[in-house]
Amino acid sequence: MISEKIPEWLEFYMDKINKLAVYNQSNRPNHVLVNEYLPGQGIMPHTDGPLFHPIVTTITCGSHTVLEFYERHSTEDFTKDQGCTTSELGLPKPCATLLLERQSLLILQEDMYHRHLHGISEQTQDTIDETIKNLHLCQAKVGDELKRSTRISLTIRNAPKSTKIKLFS
Ligand SMILES: O=C(O)CCC(=O)C(=O)O
Ligand SMILES: [Fe+2]
Repeated sequence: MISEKIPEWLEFYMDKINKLAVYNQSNRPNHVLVNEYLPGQGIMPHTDGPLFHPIVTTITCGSHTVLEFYERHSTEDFTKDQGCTTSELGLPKPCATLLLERQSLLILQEDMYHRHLHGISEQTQDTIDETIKNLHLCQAKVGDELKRSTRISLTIRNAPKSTKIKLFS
């Protein structure tokens, strides 16, 4: 991984996250991934893997989304199927969901990083029900139908191995 200077506007948010003291001095965030999702777009169940320090902080901008978690199988099973618990039809079956409201910060670590996959299903709206684990922290209520609009996520974390080579001068 080759490092580039983080733009000032992003440093502002990284500093804010640093003040929460979720990271140690040795693994302070040095990496930001910006993803854009149009309504109906998502991301397949996956783990973020060993390339990163296993604490992920994600700021949600624009639209809400629903982040789904799946129990991760052993490495052996991983080669046979999707690497997570599936329904009878072979579709990934979430064991937990979180509503990520706009302007929220998600901190993902420990078992949720190592022992679960995460993904976002390809939907244009979400029906809010009591299975959403963080509903008590949200403004949305059971029964709400939330239409997705464009969501930008800022995934801020530490990549222990990065090379300081200037790509552009
Ligand atoms: O957009 C998000 O909140 C999740 C993104 C993600 O999981 C990833 O890029 O690895
Ligand atoms: Fe991810």
